[in-house]
Amino acid sequence: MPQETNYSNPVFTSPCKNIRGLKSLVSNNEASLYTEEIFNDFELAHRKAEEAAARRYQAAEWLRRMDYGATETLPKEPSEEEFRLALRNGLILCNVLNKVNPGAVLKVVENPIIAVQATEGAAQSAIQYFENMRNFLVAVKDMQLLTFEASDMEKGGSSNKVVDCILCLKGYYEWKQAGGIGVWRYGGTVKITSFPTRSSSLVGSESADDSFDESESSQYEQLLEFLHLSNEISIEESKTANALAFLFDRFGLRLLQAYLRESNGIEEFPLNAMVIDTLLSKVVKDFSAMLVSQGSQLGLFLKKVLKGEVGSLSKSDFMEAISQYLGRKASLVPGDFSKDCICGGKREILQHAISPSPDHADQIDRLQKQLQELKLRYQETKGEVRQIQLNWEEELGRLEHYIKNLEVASSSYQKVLEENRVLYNQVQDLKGTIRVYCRVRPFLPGQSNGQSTIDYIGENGNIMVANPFKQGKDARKMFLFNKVFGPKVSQEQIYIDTQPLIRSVLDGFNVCIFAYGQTGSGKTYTMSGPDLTTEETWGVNYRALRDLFQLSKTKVDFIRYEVGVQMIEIYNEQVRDLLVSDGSNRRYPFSNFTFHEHL
Ligand SMILES: Nc1ncnc2c1ncn2[C@@H]1O[C@H](COP(=O)(O)OP(=O)(O)OP(=O)(O)O)[C@@H](O)[C@H]1O
Repeated sequence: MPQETNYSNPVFTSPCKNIRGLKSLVSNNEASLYTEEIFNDFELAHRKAEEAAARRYQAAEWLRRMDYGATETLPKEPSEEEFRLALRNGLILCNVLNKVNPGAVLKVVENPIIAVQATEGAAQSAIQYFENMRNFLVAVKDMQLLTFEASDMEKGGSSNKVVDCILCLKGYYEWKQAGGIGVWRYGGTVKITSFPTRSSSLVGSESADDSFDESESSQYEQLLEFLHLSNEISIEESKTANALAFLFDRFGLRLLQAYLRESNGIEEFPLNAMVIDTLLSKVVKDFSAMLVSQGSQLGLFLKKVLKGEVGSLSKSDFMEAISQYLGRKASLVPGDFSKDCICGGKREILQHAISPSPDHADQIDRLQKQLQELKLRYQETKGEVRQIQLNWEEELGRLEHYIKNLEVASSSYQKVLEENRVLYNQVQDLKGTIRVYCRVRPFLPGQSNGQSTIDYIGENGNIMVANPFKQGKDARKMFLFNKVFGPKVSQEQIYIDTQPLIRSVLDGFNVCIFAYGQTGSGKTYTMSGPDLTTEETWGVNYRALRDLFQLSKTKVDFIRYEVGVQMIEIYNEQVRDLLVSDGSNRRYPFSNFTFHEHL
């Protein structure tokens, strides 16, 4: 290549196909960074073009296989233009689509005349052209596959989109052929079938490329080889994942089928979410166990191979052994397993004709054993499911019975509660609507030497008071109360007689408790108590309020109580509000202090 070539825009001025030539040219000429960048872009564009061509060939090959008519109009390795021209009348696409999905395009125009350059009769041919193409695109869209625009078929349109659509259709078709089980997907690794290895064009230029660096070349080739290999591995991985998914689905569904078939005879045997969940979790467990056992078998096999019968093996021997093993395995796998869907990928069905060997027989034995184990596990699973079912039914029966009892109990409970309430208030009424109690205050500290005038306190409310200043029958007087409390009676004992009235308050009865007596006789002590910080010494007021709130809390679900409190003093026939805080002791209206549940 001449030194004075203008490199300002080598990509556009010379669409060179020879990468090495261009690379060498650039390096010989002390290329600037800019030139290097252009080179990289060119290389990328070249790679992409090759990939696109490979995919196009793949699409064309499939169309030719699917539609006999396509072999005449569509070349095996078409250029972009040839590809577009062959497909633009939509006939091949419609025919293929109808094979993939019968009846997808109801009306196919058989002889559409596409006037590529013509102007005459253009209207008629345009209608036919649009009819096939439109029908195809609508049907593909309905199937929710990748699609393209009609304009992509025109010059300047994106044939990549058309290729994508065809490969997607191919993937869908292969998936369908494989039984339509498992997840179908488009977009798996696309294999680059034609890779820039030592092609004839490259070889041809080598002689002219004297300055080409051999080590760089081998690195470059190694890189390509590596990419090629990684691509192969991706495809294998994708295939394996699909095969595994397919195997799992098949395993699970077969088990389910068998289960349903077996349970056909049993009357009212339910098919519900629980049964499916239980069965699937069992399938997952069994499948995992199978994989683990398969893994350990493979591990044993590889270790055995590695040791070898005659000492250690070389790497290549080891690889050879792996290939042989895979070949044997592939022959054991049923045909439809290898039909896993990798849309756009290359399907390689390994079909080595292998004569039966002892290893073969071992494999078959092992598979049969696994089959037996599976059958056994299936029976176990079936039994477990049935048992769970019975347990549940029993549990449900018990629950139903329990709920019915509860219903009955709750309806009679309300009735009893109401009766109880009425009776309770009747008892309170019978005890007397006005009850008078007498409490005898003990001597205060310092009064201990004093002589008590209380002579006798009876059980039934009698109290005898002695008057030392009088003689005869006037010396003693007997008084009768509902009850008399002696000087040693505690605050709690005093309250016990008052407590039932609090419940009546909550049932809507009016209750009034008040203390009466001369100064220092113990009214405040009885009603409030001497020390508010100790519950034990609380008087009637505090105890009554505590009970009021506790009782109202127990009924909070159906009644909401609001409690109001007033504190008044009647002294010298004057009524004073004790809750006013400004010290005015105003008479009316009184402050009404409302307590809420936080009290
Ligand atoms: N049951 C009792 N046990 C021990 N001490 C009591 C008892 N009753 C009253 N006291 C004491 O007697 C004194 C006077 O009682 P309290 O203040 O309750 O009388 P009061 O009737 O409220 O008087 P006033 O009418 O002047 O307010 C207080 O020191 C009180 O602690």
